[in-house]
Amino acid sequence: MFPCARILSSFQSRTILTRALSTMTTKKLLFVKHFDGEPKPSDFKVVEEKIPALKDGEVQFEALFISVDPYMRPVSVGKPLGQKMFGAQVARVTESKHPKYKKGDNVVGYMGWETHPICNPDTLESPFGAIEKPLVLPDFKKLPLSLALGVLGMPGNTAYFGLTELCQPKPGETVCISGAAGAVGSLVGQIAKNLGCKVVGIANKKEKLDWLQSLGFDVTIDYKEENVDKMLSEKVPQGIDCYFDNVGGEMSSTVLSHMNMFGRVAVCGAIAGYNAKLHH
Ligand SMILES: NC(=O)C1=CN([C@@H]2O[C@H](COP(=O)(O)OP(=O)(O)OC[C@H]3O[C@@H](n4cnc5c(N)ncnc54)[C@H](OP(=O)(O)O)[C@@H]3O)[C@@H](O)[C@H]2O)C=CC1
Ligand SMILES: CCCCCC(=O)/C=C/[C@@H]1[C@@H](C/C=C\CCCC(=O)O)[C@@H](O)C[C@H]1O
Repeated sequence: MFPCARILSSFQSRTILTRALSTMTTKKLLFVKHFDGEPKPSDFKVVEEKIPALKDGEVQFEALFISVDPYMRPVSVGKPLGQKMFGAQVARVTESKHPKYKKGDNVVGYMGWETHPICNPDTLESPFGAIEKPLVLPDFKKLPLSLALGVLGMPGNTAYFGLTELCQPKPGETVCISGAAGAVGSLVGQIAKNLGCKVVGIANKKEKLDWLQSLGFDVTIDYKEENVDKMLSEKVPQGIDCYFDNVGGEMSSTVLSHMNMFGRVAVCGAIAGYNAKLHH
């Protein structure tokens, strides 16, 4: 799909590691067809262009990690076709005519799916329409820079603040998480364990459930292989105090029927509905 990209297939990572073939050209992945159901390679087109000269105020980057996130699916509905696919990346500054960015800085920002993007940070728009300047990252020392798109970035902040501020879990309470093996859900579970909670994770496939257990999840449920309602009754008889909902739909109706009085729900996302087919 993106010849210079290597897709990291592990479910723990949703990043594409890009590698420059040439510093003279840049590769962009254009969004050319609105998704109908699951996104397909034919919804995108790769173009290679000569890198233009840098203007005053502009910065040139080399993409290191490009993020693929669930919000892209619903947000793409309103986007015009033929433009560069939007999204965040971790990138290194290769050239700069902007006083606040210097060669060698690492940043995280919404430069989209491109290997060598150029932008004016002061006018760079996020996919949601606001100006969001790329953030210069501190020295990560030996830690991987991809963490700026994970636990140290948007998914980590979502997990931490969604759980602690919206659910406000107390030690001993039971926290249930849907989409538990994803970037956000797996962090919510680990934070909840640190706060002294019992943690229930709902995900699909044994390898993911095993991984969640290795992270300390107390109960794991495979929603494709097991009856969630029955499993919650059997394995979580004390009921659920906090539900961190990443999935929505039928699964949420089931979990909600197991909530205790004065329970709290963080409606983080509704991924079960994102890949809906268009109504022709
Ligand atoms: N409110 C906010 O600010 C934010 C909200 N979000 C939302 O959080 C949710 C998770 O995001 P993130 O962790 O980054 O995503 P990931 O892509 O990392 O993980 C999503 C998980 O959802 C599960 N999933 C996918 N489709 C379905 C389905 N039809 N039914 C049930 N489970 C499904 C998959 O696991 P499995 O195969 O095991 O089912 C997958 O592990 C999304 O809904 C997203 O929109 C994310 C970031 C910020
Ligand atoms: C549109 C469905 C979003 C589902 C939840 C989600 O994944 C949120 C992610 C946010 C994202 C905001 C996403 C959409 C907002 C659209 C607003 C608009 O004006 O159209 C972004 O803020 C990063 C994630 O925290």
